[in-house]
Amino acid sequence: MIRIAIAGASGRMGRMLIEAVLAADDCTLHAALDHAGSSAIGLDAAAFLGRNCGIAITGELDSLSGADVLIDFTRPEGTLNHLEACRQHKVNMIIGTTGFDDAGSAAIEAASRDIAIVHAYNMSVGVNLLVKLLEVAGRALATGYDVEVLEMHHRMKVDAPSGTALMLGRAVADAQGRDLKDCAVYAREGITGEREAGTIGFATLRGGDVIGDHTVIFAGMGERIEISHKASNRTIYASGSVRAARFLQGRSSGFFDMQDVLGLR
Ligand SMILES: NC(=O)C1=CN([C@@H]2O[C@H](COP(=O)(O)OP(=O)(O)OC[C@H]3O[C@@H](n4cnc5c(N)ncnc54)[C@H](OP(=O)(O)O)[C@@H]3O)[C@@H](O)[C@H]2O)C=CC1
Ligand SMILES: O=C(O)C1=N[C@H](C(=O)O)C[C@H](O)C1
Repeated sequence: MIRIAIAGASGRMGRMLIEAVLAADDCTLHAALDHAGSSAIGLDAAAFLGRNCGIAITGELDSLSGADVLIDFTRPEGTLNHLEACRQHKVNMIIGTTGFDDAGSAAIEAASRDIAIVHAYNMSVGVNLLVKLLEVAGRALATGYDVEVLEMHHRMKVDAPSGTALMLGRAVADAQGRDLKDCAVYAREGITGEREAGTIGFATLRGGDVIGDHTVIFAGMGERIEISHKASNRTIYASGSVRAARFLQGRSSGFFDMQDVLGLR
């Protein structure tokens, strides 16, 4: 049995993860965490499903003790707190949280010397397949095609562009031997001048309950290629995370992403 702890237990993803872990024959819910000020503290972790599982949501990081892995979909500051606790308790981590700055990303990579970590901005099979397709498209369309990454998410999302949009943009940049930091354009307004060749543009839409739409456009003279993924249910992220938990079993250190978990590398 894989003993799984879940952070952000009362969040949109936290709930999906609790449901997925409770439904998996080879997993057991070891702990359900939320921040100490959360109104969910003390509630049974499965109460939202109309039943009890016997694990109460807690703000105590010591509840990680004895877990095999923590699945964390929270906020960067929460994840970085949990990272330290996981290091102390020798608990592996699956990190789905987005919006890290460079220092946060570096801290996660550094911690993977002491515990095994899967860090992925999108846990779905479909988006990770898109990354592979973009490696091919990015190479084939390296000259004469303008690259734009378009994403739309629900009105509650707090970071932009999405982690997935950045990952897709990076996949194209890498395939073309460029650094995304040098070629990304995140906003356009006013008299911008003509589009600079070789840049990768990002456009962010927010509204309603959209779970996650991403399109990478290669716009040439006379044709346009669009590669899209549209999520219609968050279960794709939860089942990918459970798959990642299975992948980490028996590993004690190392830094991985979903390409590793899905055997796409
Ligand atoms: N990698 C992937 O496949 C996916 C990644 N995500 C990412 O996962 C993250 C969470 O998304 P979502 O579930 O929609 O967000 P929610 O806001 O619904 O859930 C976040 C949870 O984390 C809690 N939280 C907030 N701040 C902290 C903190 N400092 N410490 C501990 N817990 C905290 C929230 O509590 P409270 O509500 O009280 O603030 C809530 O329970 C986002 O970064 C999102 O982009 C989402 C889907 C897929
Ligand atoms: O906040 C979300 O909802 C999502 N966040 C992730 C991201 O930023 O890419 C993954 C998915 O698109 C849903």
